[in-house]
Amino acid sequence: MAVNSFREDEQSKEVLKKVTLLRLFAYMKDYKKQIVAILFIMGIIIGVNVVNPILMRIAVDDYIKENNINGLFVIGGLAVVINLVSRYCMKKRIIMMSRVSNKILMDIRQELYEHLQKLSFNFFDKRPAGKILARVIGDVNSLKNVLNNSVITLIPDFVTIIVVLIIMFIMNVRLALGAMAFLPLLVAGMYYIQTRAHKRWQIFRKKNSNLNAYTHETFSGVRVVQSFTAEGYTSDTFKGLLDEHQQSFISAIKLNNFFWPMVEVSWGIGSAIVYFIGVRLIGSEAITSGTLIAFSAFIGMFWQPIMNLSNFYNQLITNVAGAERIFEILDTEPDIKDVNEAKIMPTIHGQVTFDHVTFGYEDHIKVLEDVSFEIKKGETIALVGPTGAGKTTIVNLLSRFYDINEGIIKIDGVDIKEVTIESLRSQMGIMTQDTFLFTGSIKDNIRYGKLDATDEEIIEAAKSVHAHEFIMKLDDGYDTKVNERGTKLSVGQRQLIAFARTLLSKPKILILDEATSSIDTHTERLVQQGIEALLQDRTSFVIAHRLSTIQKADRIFVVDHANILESGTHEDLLQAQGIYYNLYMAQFEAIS
Ligand SMILES: Nc1ncnc2c1ncn2[C@@H]1O[C@H](COP(=O)(O)OP(=O)(O)OP(=O)(O)O)[C@@H](O)[C@H]1O
Repeated sequence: MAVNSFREDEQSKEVLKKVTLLRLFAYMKDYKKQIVAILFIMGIIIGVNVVNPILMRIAVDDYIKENNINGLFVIGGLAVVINLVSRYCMKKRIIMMSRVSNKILMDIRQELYEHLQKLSFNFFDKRPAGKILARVIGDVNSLKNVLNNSVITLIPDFVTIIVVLIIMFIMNVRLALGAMAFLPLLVAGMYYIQTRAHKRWQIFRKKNSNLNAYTHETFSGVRVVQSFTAEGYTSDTFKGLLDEHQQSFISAIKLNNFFWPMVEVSWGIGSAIVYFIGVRLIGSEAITSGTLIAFSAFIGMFWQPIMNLSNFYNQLITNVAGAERIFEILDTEPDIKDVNEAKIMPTIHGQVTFDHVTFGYEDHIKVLEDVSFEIKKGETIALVGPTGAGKTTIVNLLSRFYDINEGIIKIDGVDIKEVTIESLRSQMGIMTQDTFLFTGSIKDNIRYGKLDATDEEIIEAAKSVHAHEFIMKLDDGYDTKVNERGTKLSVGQRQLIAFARTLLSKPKILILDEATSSIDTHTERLVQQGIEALLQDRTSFVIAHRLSTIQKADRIFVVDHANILESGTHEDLLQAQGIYYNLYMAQFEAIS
């Protein structure tokens, strides 16, 4: 599968909306108590709403007619008290529900984050980080209103409609039927709109994702953008994506705008019918003016929840696409996962075997083909070869970041597929060219190698790789704050910190992928001593283009044409006068 860039919309699977919504609402199960409390409060609010028109009818028919001022005061006082209670409940309800829905969003976001962390490189290779960010942040946020209103609107409004309907039918059947005459038409209209609106909101979320991906990409690479003065180009691309985003929004919102008029028209016609019939009935049948006044209040109480429900339905349609995108990720199984009954990898000694290994990132392109080698415990192996030959791939396979297509990889005679990924990777130390530092202090960054390391252990590790000296020269020493990716430090300094981090993790197998490429010759000499200490007593793979750095390796593998074409010590390979010899001579000549 090709990489899904900011230019392409993501593919989405068709899932039944009902299934998505049930799955979303299932998150409420953990908050049953709070939801019952909210529903209880809602019950009080509904009760007060229903009692209000009845009090009004009593006031009109019994007290105003009879000129009973005392009675009027009592009923007025009662109305004030219950309405104050209702107001208080409304406030409480909003706070309680916001708390619940925020907690649910946190649960979903946490689950999504943890799941994403388990997904394999393969998943991330095919998606820009910005699109993942869009799901974890934007799509989860889009569920806030749906969750909030599900409890506040869905159940209470349904209850209100039923209670009001019963009261209306008890009061007068004909008036009740008149009030709801247009309801079936409204339901049909909404169903028609939602089928179209859902598609459009799906497109909107994808466009939103593209915009996120591009923003993230260009700001991650802002140095490149500015050094090539490509700001105009990126702004134009951004504008293009923004236009698509906006158009998709307008196209979707247009349909939403049909909802309100439809409800309002039905409400209006329903009320007109009630007044039309009601006024006639006052003359011919025994309908009191109090009943008609109460009825007109009940019409409002009948249509308001319908309005709320339509609004909620509208929100569902608008945001269900967000939920679909979240569940799609949660349903993505990691390509690389533990087999059933995977064992814990015993403490690694360091013997590594590649036995007829074949692998390709894409099915049709083999990056390694039938590769076999055996490495003894404690050996240092250097991998050299042209760019794109497959050196990094070999070490990626050893850490099981990808699964091989054919063959078997063993460590100490154990097939790495048979052991848990955690127990395997926790014993490997991987240092790449792209040293990633996190926002925080230098100390925090080194501690990443061993989360419970003491300050002394951190300093010791830094000293071993000769990072201590430069760290102490910084204003705050080990507490110096580095920003994202460590941009406040030089590339070489970042690498020294990463060395300390790796050393602290005491890996059983060490992988240095072009790790010394950015260190100047002076620092390299210092680091070389640190590395030698690091390499001692552990099997190590060193990938380096600078051949001067790997001459001391126990064996050098020359990787090219999907296989290992030469292997031996530096001296052996020079004597053989093959590929390595040519590579070495070319570099040697270039230097001299
Ligand atoms: N994630 C990936 N998805 C698809 N193809 C990939 C991926 N990573 C690497 N490749 C391809 O696999 C081949 C081997 O890549 P690899 O990174 O192992 O080479 P390398 O020898 O380490 O190169 P370099 O010296 O430039 O780091 C290359 O052709 C590369 O384009």
